[in-house]
Parts: sequence; structure tokens; C-alpha cells
Amino acid sequence: MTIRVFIDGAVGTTGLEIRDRLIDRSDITLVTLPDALRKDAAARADALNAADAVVLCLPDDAARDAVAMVQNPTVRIVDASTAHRTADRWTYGFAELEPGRTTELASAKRISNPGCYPTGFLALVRPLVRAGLLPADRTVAVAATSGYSGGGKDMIAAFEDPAAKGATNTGYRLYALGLGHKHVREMQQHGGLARAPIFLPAVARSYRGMLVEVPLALDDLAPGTTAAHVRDALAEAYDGSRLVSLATELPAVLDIERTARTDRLELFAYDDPAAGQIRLIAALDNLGKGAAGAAVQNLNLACGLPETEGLRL
Ligand SMILES: NC(=O)C1=CN([C@@H]2O[C@H](COP(=O)(O)OP(=O)(O)OC[C@H]3O[C@@H](n4cnc5c(N)ncnc54)[C@H](OP(=O)(O)O)[C@@H]3O)[C@@H](O)[C@H]2O)C=CC1
Ligand SMILES: CC(=O)N[C@@H](CCC(=O)OP(=O)(O)O)C(=O)O
Repeated sequence: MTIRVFIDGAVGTTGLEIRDRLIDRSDITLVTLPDALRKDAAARADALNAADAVVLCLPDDAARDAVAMVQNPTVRIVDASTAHRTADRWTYGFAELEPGRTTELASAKRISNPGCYPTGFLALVRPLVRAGLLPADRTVAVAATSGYSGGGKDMIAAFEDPAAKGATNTGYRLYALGLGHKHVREMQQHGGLARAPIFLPAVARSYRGMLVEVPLALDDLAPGTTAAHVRDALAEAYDGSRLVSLATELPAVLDIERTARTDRLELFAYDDPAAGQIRLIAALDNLGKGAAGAAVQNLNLACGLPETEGLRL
């Protein structure tokens, strides 16, 4: 027997990526709606309730509407949008983030897929907070650059089509300059931080890929903390993971495309012992572990399928 999976929003940027990872699988029957019906409320309600599992690849409001349409109590929902990432009664779908999370996901009916930037940030910061190396009351800065597919089809058009709304020739752009960004609350809550991180996002003229950086001064960490303690905490947190790893060799440069087209999340801990400074970096694909890869991983876990089936290792 196969698992029936409906992708709501299957022709969007994230939806297409998830479809690519599921289409050839023999353990899954993929359900999508024809173009004429993909926004039809009745057709969506039928598909949402007939599925074993649904993946929502929609803007936030449409994702909330879809959740409200689900009446069948057996349906598992993986929501790729921001709508439920800090909501009660939803399991945050970052399997590697906390001990026991994989087990929780296996019985979860409502799973919120993490944001792309929070995936990099939390992978670096959460193990340090949990180990008591980074005091929870610190204000942490996080600078990050995304490939332009991170903004969905409208941003892709703006970077690729001179006639599109907001068309741009830029190679690199800072945004969210007023500091508020929809990911800040998610980063604070799941990081276990008392204060909101200072988030400095940017977008580059590269289709996919992401680098997320967290600079730390040893002076700001728990007394006696060294770079070796930080590395040990990160290595231990992801020991045995097939998707998340701490690099044992530190390249001289890191390109934004480093893990593009994979679902891997690579972590790096550079340091300058003389200055007492650490530069933590996460490299991921915004459409991989930052979206579709994590969604498929969550789907696998929730449906009792092998965790990394269909993923790009
Ligand atoms: N792009 C990325 O890197 C990441 C995206 N996400 C999240 O995934 C979600 C989807 O993003 P993304 O794929 O980039 O966005 P896109 O804009 O590329 O795709 C969204 C899709 O949803 C469709 N849609 C909109 N409203 C409805 C509706 N009421 N009913 C059915 N379909 C609808 C759109 O159709 P139409 O174009 O016809 O309106 C479009 O096909 C967002 O919530 C985003 O935050 C998460 C992590 C990373
Ligand atoms: C480059 C770019 O614009 N990125 C988006 C974030 C990606 C996204 O919408 O995804 P999630 O919130 O679901 O992770 C932004 O900053 O709003």
C-alpha cells in the first residue's frame, strides 16, 4: 500500500521541488490538482481530506485556509509556510534540533516546516544554548545571504525578467533594513533565547543556496568557554546525522552554492584564538534543507517511511 500525498501549491517554487523529490517514489502516490482547479476551494478540500498526508506550499494566509479545510482527523499536515512555526499544538519540523524530536515527528499530525534562515541559525545556536555555552539572555547577531529563489516566483521573475515587477540588475542586496523580519520570532523561540536576535538578511544573484553567519566573542559566552567547547557541542549535537554535519576541515572560502541542489546542512566553526572570536557559518540550500528537503524528511517521519528517502544527500 502506498501513502497518498497531496501537494497544495504544487506549481510554486517549493511545491515543484517537493514534487521532484516524490515523483519517482514507489512508496508514495502523489496527488496534485490540474491547473484549472488548483485554487478551487472545493477541489482542494476534497484532495486535502482524501490524502494520508498533505504538504502546504502556499503563502501564509492560503496555508491557514487549507488547515481549516482539513476535517479528516487522520490527515498529517506538513506546512512549509511561516503560518504555524511558532503556534501551539504544532511540532516544529527540525528533526535534528532537539533530542527526541524525531520521535515526536513520527506521531505528529501537524508539522511546521522551519524557515530557511532559521534552519541555519538554529543549527548553529541551539546546541550552544542547550549546553549552557551561550547564555540565553545574550543578544545574538545573525547575518545571512540567500539565493534569489528564496523569495519565490515573484523574486525569481524580478531577477530574471527585465519586464517583471520590481525587475533588478543587482548582484547583491541587503533588505529588512528596519530589522523586523518574519523569521525573528521563530529564531528566538526555537533557539530558547530570551532576546530577539539581530537579523541581517541579504539576497544574491545566485538562484539557490544560503550562507548564515553567527559571530561570537568568547567573552560573551559562559566563563571558560573555548572554541573547542563550541566545536565539541556542535559535533555532538549532529553526531550520526546524514544531513547535518560540522565540517572537520575549514575551507579558505565558502561559496553560497556550496550545498546547492542537496538537502545537506554543513556547519563551520572558524576562530581567531588571539582575538577570542568565533565565526559560525551554516551552508544550506534555501530550497533543500531550507524548504523541500526538510518537508520530505518530515513527511517521511510522519508516515513511518525511511527518514532520508528521496532526499539529496
Ligand atoms: N522559496 C523558498 O526558498 C522558501 C519558501 N518557503 C515557504 O513556502 C511557501 C511557498 O513559497 P514559494 O514556493 O517560494 O512561493 P511561490 O510564490 O513560488 O509559490 C506559491 C504558490 O502558491 C500558489 N497559491 C497562492 N495562493 C493559493 C491558493 N489560495 N490556493 C492554491 N494555491 C495558491 C501560487 O499560485 P499563483 O502563482 O497562481 O498565485 C504559487 O504557485 C511560502 O509560505 C514560503 O514562505 C519556505 C522556505 C523556503
Ligand atoms: C530571499 C528572500 O526574500 N527570502 C524570504 C524568506 C524565504 C521564505 O519566504 O521562506 P520561509 O519564510 O518560508 O522560510 C524573505 O526573507 O522573506
